[in-house]
Amino acid sequence: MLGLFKRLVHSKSEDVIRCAAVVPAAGSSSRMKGQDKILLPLAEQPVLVHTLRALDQCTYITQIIVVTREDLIVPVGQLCRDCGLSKVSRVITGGATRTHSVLAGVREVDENIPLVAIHDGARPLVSQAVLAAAILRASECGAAAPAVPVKDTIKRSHAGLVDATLERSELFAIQTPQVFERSLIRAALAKALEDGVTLTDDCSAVERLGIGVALTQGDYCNLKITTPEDMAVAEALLAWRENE
Ligand SMILES: Nc1ccn([C@@H]2O[C@H](COP(=O)(O)OP(=O)(O)OP(=O)(O)O)[C@@H](O)[C@H]2O)c(=O)n1
Ligand SMILES: C[C@](O)(CO)[C@H](O)COP(=O)(O)O
Repeated sequence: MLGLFKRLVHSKSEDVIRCAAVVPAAGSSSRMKGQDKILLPLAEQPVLVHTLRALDQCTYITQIIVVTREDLIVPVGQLCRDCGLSKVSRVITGGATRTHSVLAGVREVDENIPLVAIHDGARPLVSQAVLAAAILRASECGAAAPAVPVKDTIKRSHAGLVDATLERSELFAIQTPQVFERSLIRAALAKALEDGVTLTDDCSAVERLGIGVALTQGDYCNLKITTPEDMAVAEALLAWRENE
């Protein structure tokens, strides 16, 4: 009986979670050797379509803002309509850095949505489990992101020489979606830009304010397409996942 009550209470609180997704996809793909990775075909669909489908299917996500380059606003908007991605409410122009692009997206989120999940357009293999875990944890504590333990031994180097071997058990590779209370991430990103700080993810903007970010279960399949060989890895992972 108590178990049933707990399940009812739990599902009720999960029912009322409302989260927007901001998808930065305005990069220049410079490490991809001249190919626009966001539009490269993966199992015959553009990378970005895989990403947006996963977000569209997440029950907690009620609105999706896509941030893209100026020259891609029209084709990306058309792609979203053609693919029936009904939660995409805006396709907007990004900025000079990922942080500028993300903040532009966060500013477009409806004011009545309390949570924002920031997810790279270039991470097409995100699972529903990874999305849900980060969103649910952020709804409890305000800031959460998926991570996986690093598999390699990580060295720090200066001038081509090793100067330290880091303690691997303390190291994690952080992924997206990175999920935050909307007002928190908006203020944190604005402050980082105001301070002229360069960030490689959104958690860093919150960390530098002294606010804790919870880690949730990530997935080694949730890779970010960065260099050309990542496309072959993503194709293989998709095929492997379908046979699982
Ligand atoms: N000014 C920028 C830079 C990056 N991104 C997006 O942020 C995500 C992660 O960035 P990254 O993988 O570094 O993409 P690029 O900047 O395109 O790649 P590169 O650094 O190789 O040029 C990508 O979906 C990318 O499109 C963005 O929206 N706006
Ligand atoms: C946000 C991110 O995907 C987390 O792993 C990553 O830091 C983006 O880095 P990049 O320098 O834009 O590739």
